[in-house]
Amino acid sequence: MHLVHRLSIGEEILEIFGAKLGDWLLILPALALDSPCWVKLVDSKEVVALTPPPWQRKELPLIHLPAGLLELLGATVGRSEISLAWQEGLRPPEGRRLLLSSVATSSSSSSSYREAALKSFFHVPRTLRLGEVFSVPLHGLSEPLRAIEVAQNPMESRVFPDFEAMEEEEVYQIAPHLGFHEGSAVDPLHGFAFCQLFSFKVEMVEGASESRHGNQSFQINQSAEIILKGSCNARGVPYISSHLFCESPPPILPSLRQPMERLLGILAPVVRSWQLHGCQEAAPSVLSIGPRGCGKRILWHSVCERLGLHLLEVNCSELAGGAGAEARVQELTQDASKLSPCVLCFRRLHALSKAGPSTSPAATLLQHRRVEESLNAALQAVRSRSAHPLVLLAGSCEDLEEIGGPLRQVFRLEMELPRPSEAHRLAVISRFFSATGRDGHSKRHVKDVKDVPNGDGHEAHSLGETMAKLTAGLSYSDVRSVCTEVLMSFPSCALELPAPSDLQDAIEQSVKRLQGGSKVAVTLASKVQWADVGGLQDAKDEIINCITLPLSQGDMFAGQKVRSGVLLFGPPGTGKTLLAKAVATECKVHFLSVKGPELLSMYIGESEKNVRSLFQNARDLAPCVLFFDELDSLAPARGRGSDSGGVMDRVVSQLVTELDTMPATAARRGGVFMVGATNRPDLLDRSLLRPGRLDRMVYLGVASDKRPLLKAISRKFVLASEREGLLECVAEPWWETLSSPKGALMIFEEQCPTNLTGADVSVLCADAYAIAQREHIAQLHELAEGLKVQISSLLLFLDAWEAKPKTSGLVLYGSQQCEAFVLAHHTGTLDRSFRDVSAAVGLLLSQDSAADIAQRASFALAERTLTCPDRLARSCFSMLEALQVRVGQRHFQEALSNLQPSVPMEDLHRYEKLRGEYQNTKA
Ligand SMILES: Nc1ncnc2c1ncn2[C@@H]1O[C@H](COP(=O)(O)OP(=O)(O)OP(=O)(O)O)[C@@H](O)[C@H]1O
Repeated sequence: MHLVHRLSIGEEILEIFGAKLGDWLLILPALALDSPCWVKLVDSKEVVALTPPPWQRKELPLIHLPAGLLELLGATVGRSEISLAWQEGLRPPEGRRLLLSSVATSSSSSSSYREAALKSFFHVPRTLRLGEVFSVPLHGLSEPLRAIEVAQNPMESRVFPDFEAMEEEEVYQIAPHLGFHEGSAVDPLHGFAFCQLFSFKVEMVEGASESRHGNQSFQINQSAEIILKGSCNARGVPYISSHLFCESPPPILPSLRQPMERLLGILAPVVRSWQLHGCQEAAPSVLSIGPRGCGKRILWHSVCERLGLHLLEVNCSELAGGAGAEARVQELTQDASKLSPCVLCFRRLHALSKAGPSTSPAATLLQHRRVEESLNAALQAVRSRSAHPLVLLAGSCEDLEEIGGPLRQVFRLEMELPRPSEAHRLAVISRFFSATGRDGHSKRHVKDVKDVPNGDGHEAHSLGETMAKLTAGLSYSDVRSVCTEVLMSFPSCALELPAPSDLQDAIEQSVKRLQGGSKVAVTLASKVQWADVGGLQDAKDEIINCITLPLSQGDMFAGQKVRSGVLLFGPPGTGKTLLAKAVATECKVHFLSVKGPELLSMYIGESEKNVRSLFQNARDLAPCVLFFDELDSLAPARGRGSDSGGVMDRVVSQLVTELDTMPATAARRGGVFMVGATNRPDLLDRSLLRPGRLDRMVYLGVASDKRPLLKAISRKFVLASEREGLLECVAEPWWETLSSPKGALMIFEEQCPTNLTGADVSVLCADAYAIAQREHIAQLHELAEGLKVQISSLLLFLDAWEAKPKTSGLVLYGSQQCEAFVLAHHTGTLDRSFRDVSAAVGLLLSQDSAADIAQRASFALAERTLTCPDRLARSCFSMLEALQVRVGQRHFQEALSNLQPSVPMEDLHRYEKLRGEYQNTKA
């Protein structure tokens, strides 16, 4: 049975009464003996005990009352004491017709929503009293409850009226804890429900029969006729989310624990002193600052629930731009005082600064000042009232810089909320999975997910851990989006997890999409390895000394001042970006990359803000490498006055300030290392290169020995030597095997211009590959023609083979292609020569039906797999390798003949001069 008022009551209270299911309780305010209320206990097992306020831990048991009931009792949260008594056999009469009026709310919502909420509310029997105001959330469960204290031993301390004499009393029923209905608005990540609340007033009830206890309270069943007519001016029931669902407050989000405890520590004494003495002296107003979705709103909800305060929220986007903002502020303050004790929370304060594109800074400032004045005046007026209502002011914004000085002054305390750390994200991801009924999911193992950076050098083991790592730098709301998207992408993952690489792709895609608006490209896991960087050994050593060692051997560097920055300089295309990415991979840390000009903005103050938020991101992602490409465009020498407003000078100053805060941060949070790259160190502001900032200057130049470059860039090619016009696979690249004084390499090197940079060599290799590929395609056409099959079928076959895992013979046996090969082998058609491979492919492609092949292959397999599966599989692999693109010396030679070095010799000399001037590391 579900009834309108649900009551959450501590077990110790039940023990006092010895109450059992079906019993009725009498609630009696200590100071108003004339208006007691009846409540019925439905299921004591479902009862949730709430955490008492900090000052009364272990003192008084708590009872949660419906707000409507509280109103009827004339009790106040935290101030009133009530008594309880019980007796069996009482029951409210049944109401046949109900006339309701809707309570006017500030939000304009469609009447169809209102009716929908009402309908779902009366889906189950409810008990209502004439004149009562009750509230229904849009997702329709019950109305808010509030916490009030109960005397420790109510039976002893109070005198109860005679039950039989109480004919006129209101009857309330305690319904069980309903749990979350389908359609419940409770967020699986943080456990809060932010939904719209509609209030109604009971204007008239017509009963089926006259009540033994008077005719004021009725049970309304589904069969009752409910009429909603007009609106009234009654006060709505305040909204407190967990009360709404008769829950104990959800566990606080992990990164909010500290801020919440701090807030409780500050506010609890104020509330307590107001309760004891009825006045508030220095009620602190608190501004919480943090990125979108980091839990600012939840923080205030949690604090209010724990202190038993109402929360009146105002979204400043609704105030912004309107002419009547000041009047609205006063109105809201009045409303808050009626809800006393109440927190009046102005959310998204920064919206007040964005009143409109045409608003000048002066006009915005003026508006801020007016809002500040009216807010202060309204609060003052409330506090000086004789009733001494308690109204605490709160605010939240994303960036302090965005709210003007006057508004900032309204708040006495500023509290920054951090982004969730990896451990925090893991905790909420696990909670999300269990709240969405996929308990085991976050713990499922995803062993093969690679390249997930991790400061401690270990790899992620479970889906939850993998997600926590890949969502680095995201706020809670973004983490929830990623979780939801992952679940939606793999609806079947309740049964089995998708392939690790698919999963990683899905997570990365989702993260990228969320970061779409950000100026900073966060490469969460850089894939470039040391092996991809050819040569540059000195630069690598230097970076290992400066960055890699302190990061990987953090303990040994504890307490020491570590270098925070390295500047890489040199001609374009010499591998500066590549090297920075390799550092991130090798250290298994995050990699934030930004090109200087991306941070610049035409709007005043925006560029400096971008720099600040970039460093904030870096600190949140620590340990990480923060890479500035084209640093000269972001930090040119100051004082040149090249831009009208001196924007660049301010950006440089901001950059210097942030750099100065880095060593301390590095020591505390595990390291943010800055790597800058520029072609023109001479254009940079000298202050950046001062000791303690980007003080290691590493020159990346053009090496005369191109072999390491060739080796690194063509690492993934199938290199071949040429014999009798045919390309043969070789274990070593051709330039290694033929490096005798008069060998091919010498000739090749002689032909290579000395000023080829890494990027040029990369183009050379790509061209050589393209030439080899053209040849290869011509060969395939020839092959297809000989086999009398479509080239598209042949390419499809090769693609399918490429896509199969090549490591396990057994896995390959499962694929149709392999079966066909086994069949070919079995029938003696498969051999090591290219011609026989053609025959095998021909055999496969000329078959009429794949099913036929599979069937015949399975017979073959039945005989063969038992004897030598691996050898057989290996022979299939080597045959197919003959159909890969092979790159030989002549391809390189042809590519070289068409190549123009990107850096002319004279420029190179200029760079060499700069090197002499700036490099402060060994040559
Ligand atoms: N030492 C190297 N080893 C391997 N590849 C290299 C090397 N140097 C450059 N390359 C190739 O050249 C490309 C461009 O290099 P990169 O972007 O790192 O140069 P850069 O010095 O940052 O250039 P810019 O100054 O123009 O930004 C790389 O993607 C890589 O393919």
